[in-house]
Amino acid sequence: MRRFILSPSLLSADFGNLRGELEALEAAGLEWVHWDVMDGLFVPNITFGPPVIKALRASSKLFFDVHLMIDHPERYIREFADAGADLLCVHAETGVHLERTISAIREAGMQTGLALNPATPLNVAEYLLPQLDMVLVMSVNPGFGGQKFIPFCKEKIAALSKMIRERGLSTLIQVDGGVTLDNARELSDLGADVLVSGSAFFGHPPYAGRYQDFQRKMES
Ligand SMILES: O=C(CO)[C@@H](O)[C@H](O)COP(=O)(O)O
Ligand SMILES: [Fe+2]
Repeated sequence: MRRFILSPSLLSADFGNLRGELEALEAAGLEWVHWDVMDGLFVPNITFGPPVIKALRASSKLFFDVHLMIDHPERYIREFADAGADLLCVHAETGVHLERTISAIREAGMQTGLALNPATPLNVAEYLLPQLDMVLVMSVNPGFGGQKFIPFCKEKIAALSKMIRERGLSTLIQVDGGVTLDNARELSDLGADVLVSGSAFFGHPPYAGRYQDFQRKMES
């Protein structure tokens, strides 16, 4: 079985009970949780920011996988580090000085991630790969949960996997958007290490059972 991490996206969780949701994920055996931070500019939606993450950090041992969908993310690196983010992922489309931003994330003590919109070519990530712990391949246009997986992203995952292997790197590939029980195994076989799931996870309690459903798909 390939290495497989499931990172449930809180975008589909109960915002009125985030502490309870985090506790339930931990009790169900999950190790990661995916925070979708949206600013109403880079994407049309608005969610939460560093104060909310900070307020919940002390009560959770989960790995906080933070997906920033905000313009000029370099302005907030220190705030997210102080809030307790473990990995900070910025969008390639939000910055012209990406190397500086990625270096600043590392210097702030967090793991580094670079997210690519579906139409953004992989070569944007090429020279940064040695500095990246993770590349996030968006498989829907960011902003909302519950959208359909864009089929050409499969080719992109496979190409990225090849690029990482050829360079002898261990950069993780995360796939985010439209991940379901039906495509999880195929995405893993193509090279995905971390699958984000929002609507296909939170819509189907209990969480331990849903997590096992995903794990069984990987074993079959
Ligand atoms: O970053 C995003 C959306 O912009 C995602 O993390 C979604 O929250 C995934 O939701 P589903 O497609 O799994 O419902
Ligand atoms: Fe996300």
